[in-house]
Amino acid sequence: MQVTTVDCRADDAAQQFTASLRGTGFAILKNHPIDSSLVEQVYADWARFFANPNKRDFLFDPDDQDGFFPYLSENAKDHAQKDLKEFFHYYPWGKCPDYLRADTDRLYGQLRALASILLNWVEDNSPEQVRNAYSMNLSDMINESPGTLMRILNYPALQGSEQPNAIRAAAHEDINLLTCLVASTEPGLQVQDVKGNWHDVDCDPGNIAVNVGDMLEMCSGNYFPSTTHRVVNPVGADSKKARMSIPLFLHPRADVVLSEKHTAGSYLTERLQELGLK
Ligand SMILES: O=C(O)CCC(=O)C(=O)O
Ligand SMILES: [Fe+2]
Repeated sequence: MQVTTVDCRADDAAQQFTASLRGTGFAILKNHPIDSSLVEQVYADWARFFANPNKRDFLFDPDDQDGFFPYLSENAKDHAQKDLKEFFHYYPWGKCPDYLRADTDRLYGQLRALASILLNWVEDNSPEQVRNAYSMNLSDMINESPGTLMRILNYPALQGSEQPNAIRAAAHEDINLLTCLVASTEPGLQVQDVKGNWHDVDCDPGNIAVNVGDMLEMCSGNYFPSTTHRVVNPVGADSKKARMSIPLFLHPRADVVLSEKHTAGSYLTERLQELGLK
């Protein structure tokens, strides 16, 4: 299973990108417009946040879902063990420590702008029948959507006392339309193929991994697969290293129709209940 690395400056970047999503649910972007020094700054800023016990002052709001989710608070659907991670959900309208807001918001803005371009690429390269079934332009689905969130993830160094079978992020699919994931500081991300085999997603520092979520799978009538992925635990000397990553989850407005059965709002509520987050 080959996830394509797409050069955003290539003439056929949109076609290559969409073909990789269709084939694997993933694509990697290089030469993208996200400012790499800003990414480094945001990682450094948030490493300070996670190292500070005051992080608990920003505990997440169960209704609005903004804020800090402590270590061992989320389990993947049908997985008993909690993931070995802590994270912060940043929404422009939500809570955020003052000293982090400016840089975090800039990165959110850059990823959000890239996301619109990518959704247009997907739209333009969807077969006519698939495109006609979208209830509106894909990039319009997320316009002024309060639900699009940036998750700053920290997977602490392993202590050796973790529960057996507990992993950094158990196998799951993303709920949203598309995810733009700023390359992690460490390896570990894997994607599953249709035969059940796992493959490393090689995303060099500085690149952006993009993956299809369940909402795009649903509104494309399964044309784009929302592939199962996970983050495995490091071994040997690497187990002493923490790992950070920053996905932007693109969520349509709640009233956007995804299928005959679901709007984005009704689907999200169902999924958050399964995750134990609501
Ligand atoms: O940390 C990563 O590389 C992936 C995280 C992820 O899949 C998620 O938070 O949904
Ligand atoms: Fe994910």
